[in-house]
Amino acid sequence: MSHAPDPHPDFPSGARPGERDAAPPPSSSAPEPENRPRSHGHLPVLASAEPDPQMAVSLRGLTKVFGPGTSRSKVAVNRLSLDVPHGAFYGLVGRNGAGKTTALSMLTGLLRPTEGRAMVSGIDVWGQSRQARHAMGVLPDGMTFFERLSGRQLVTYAGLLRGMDRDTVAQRTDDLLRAMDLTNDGGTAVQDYSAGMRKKIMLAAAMVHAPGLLVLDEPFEAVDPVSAANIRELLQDFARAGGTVIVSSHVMDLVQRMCDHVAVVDDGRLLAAGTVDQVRGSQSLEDTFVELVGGRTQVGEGLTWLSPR
Ligand SMILES: Nc1ncnc2c1ncn2[C@@H]1O[C@H](COP(=O)(O)OP(=O)(O)OP(=O)(O)O)[C@@H](O)[C@H]1O
Repeated sequence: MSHAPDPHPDFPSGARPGERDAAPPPSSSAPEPENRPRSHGHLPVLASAEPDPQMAVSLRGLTKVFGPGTSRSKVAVNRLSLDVPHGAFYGLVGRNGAGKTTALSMLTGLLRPTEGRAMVSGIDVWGQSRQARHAMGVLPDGMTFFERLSGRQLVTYAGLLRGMDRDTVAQRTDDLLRAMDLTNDGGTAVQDYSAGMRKKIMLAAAMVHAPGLLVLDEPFEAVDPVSAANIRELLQDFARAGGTVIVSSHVMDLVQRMCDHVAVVDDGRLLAAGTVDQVRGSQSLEDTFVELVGGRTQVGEGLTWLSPR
């Protein structure tokens, strides 16, 4: 077992005033809840305290405090440091509220970190945000934009906004609609799409400019099994061709089968990271996950009133 060194305490340039003044997140010596082991999972040793420009993604000390200085202050992500190599298919797993969406939002430039740095292929996400945005395709959690556009228009505009020429955009839009099984719904307004269809059209919009990095928050949520298998294959081909994929998911079995790397977060902290085999050892990823995060409750004993009489 190895542990990550202390992350670099840098602030990103231009951090919001007030956030700098926030009470620091609990130190690693703060007491942990009893049922949670202090990260005994596999943690890689990071080569440097600074983000590594050779990596597809390099995070150092990424931290988000919501409501700093208030009684409702919440450390959603706590000094997260992680390297994602080029060509990796990286799963990010954690319980509800573990900090996955917050971490991915900081990595993709949607949410400004309180502390820490994020780099994508050597580009500082917060220092060079325009270049960083161009380098990645992002599927944010639960967000849809431009709902009045049809699915085809949404993907087309996503391509045109990235500066692509019309013919290439038209060809790729056709290909993506087919891959997502949305060809027949291409003319329907996104506001009339089901949850799974929205997810797929947003995924298509994230991929149309063929970025080197895809950051996908819960890409399979509400997606039917046939479409999920198609998307999985498409993402695996993308990673095999040298692209990098980061997906968050709650489905351990899927992550174990689909991803080659995995990071486990809980309460904003990184508990384990590495190849799926390193992290899970000789047991399933699901068993490893439950062991790492703890917290199983005796539901039956707590809800005796639920028993049918
Ligand atoms: N805008 C916000 N203001 C205050 N607290 C927030 C905000 N967004 C998230 N949080 C809190 O930060 C923590 C992490 O939330 P986050 O959405 O990142 O978790 P998650 O791992 O993505 O969860 P899930 O799997 O349920 O989607 C949670 O405790 C959440 O309540």
